[in-house]
Amino acid sequence: MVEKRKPIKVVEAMKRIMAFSKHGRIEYVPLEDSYGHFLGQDLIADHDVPFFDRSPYDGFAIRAEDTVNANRNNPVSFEVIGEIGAGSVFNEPVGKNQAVRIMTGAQIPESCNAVVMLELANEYTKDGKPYFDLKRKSKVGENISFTGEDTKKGTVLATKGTYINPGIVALLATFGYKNVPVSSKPKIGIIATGSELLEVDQPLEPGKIRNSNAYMVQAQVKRAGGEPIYFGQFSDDFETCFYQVKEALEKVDFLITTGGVSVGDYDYLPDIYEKLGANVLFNKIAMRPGSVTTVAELDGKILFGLSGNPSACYVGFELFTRPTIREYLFVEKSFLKKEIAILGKDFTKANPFDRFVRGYLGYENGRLVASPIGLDKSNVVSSLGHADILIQLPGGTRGYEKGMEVSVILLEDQEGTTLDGFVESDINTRRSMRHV
Ligand SMILES: Nc1nc2c(c(=O)[nH]1)N[C@H]1C(S)=C(S)[C@@H](COP(=O)(O)OP(=O)(O)OC[C@H]3O[C@@H](n4cnc5c(N)ncnc54)[C@H](O)[C@@H]3O)O[C@H]1N2
Ligand code: MOO
Repeated sequence: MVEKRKPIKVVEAMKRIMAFSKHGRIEYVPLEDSYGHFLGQDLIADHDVPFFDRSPYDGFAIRAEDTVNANRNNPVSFEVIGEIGAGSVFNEPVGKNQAVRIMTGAQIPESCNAVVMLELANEYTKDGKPYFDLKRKSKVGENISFTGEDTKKGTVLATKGTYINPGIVALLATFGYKNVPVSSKPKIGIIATGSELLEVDQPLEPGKIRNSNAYMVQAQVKRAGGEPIYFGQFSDDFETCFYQVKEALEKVDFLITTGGVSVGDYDYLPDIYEKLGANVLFNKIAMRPGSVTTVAELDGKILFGLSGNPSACYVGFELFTRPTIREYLFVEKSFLKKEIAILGKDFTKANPFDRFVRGYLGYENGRLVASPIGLDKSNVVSSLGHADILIQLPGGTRGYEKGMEVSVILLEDQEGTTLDGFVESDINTRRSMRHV
């Protein structure tokens, strides 16, 4: 008789895993390789940006007080006594009714306090010298980007654990990080089990399938920020799987296995955990897909026994393994982001357990709409490629109707739009602004 497993709530499963989470070390990577890593320490501004008062326009640096009487009928004239390109400085004094030609990004001369845009200056030459007329007043500070207006020295620009996106790369470059402190990536071992598995380049034969989980999970590990180490696929043989798991554990921070966690005659993972002396945190979760997800811990290493069914494996990873990886990388918000949306289609299956339905997110009449994709079975692969959300449907219902509010979990690869779609959303913004 198979012992009946007792399902626990999804959140309880998350808590039990998080109790064994751990953090990485700090290591340094060259700035150009830092994209996609996570900051290993806070990024604090060690100088003001801009570092000097500078001009945001091409024009003329002047003293605003020389323009107090200027107007359309009474232009004030300036003598141009020099020129400053970006990267240069002008150290000479600038006197009454004198100006310096200045380029965008160049430092404002000491004695000037405003910049006149080139388009407003009527330039001319008198006695071989350059001059311009100005028909309006300038205010003190006009057209100047002041020291520290972008960032004040001492500002925390990004905290440890921040994902390094291209914008963070720009900040790192601005503050002189030739090498960037990042968190070391966790090494995630992956083992696929199942005697039915073929390598991806093997021809199909009756009873066999190609091993898609191993490759899907490697990609999920990379997307989450970990380093996958694939140990291969092994047939359902207790001794082989036991030694593979034991050996792999010595080389990794966390281990993922796929398949072999249910109650079939060849589902050996539970026996392997027992022989290893691992502490099984749970072996059944009140969710679909992925109810068989089994997680154990051995010497501080978490062993994720994900289902063999592709969709169950996928969901189990995103809900349980991903946050563990993010936690290791010091990410403060280690769980996937959630939104509220409107269900786009009826979902008529009864829900004894919480359900995580693969879906895609759209926008209709000012609301986010979440639509389930394809066949919602845990053994399907087809719905995975286009899923950008998991629609979370709490258990204990007979199904859900179109139009109901639902929680959606945002996966990371969001679909873009066409040029027409891009223009369209722009028009909508303007339309809604007219209502304000
Ligand atoms: N009597 C019961 N049978 C099953 C139960 C149950 O509670 N009682 N649970 C079902 C549920 S729910 C799931 S999910 C599966 C989970 O089974 P396992 O995680 O043990 O996985 P396997 O049996 O090894 O494989 C399941 C399925 O997935 C295919 N598979 C396996 N590995 C891969 C791979 N690497 N790539 C692609 N596909 C893979 C495999 O061929 C099977 O079709 O158990 C139910 N049964
Ligand atoms: O673990 Mo199974 O995916 O719940 O169908």
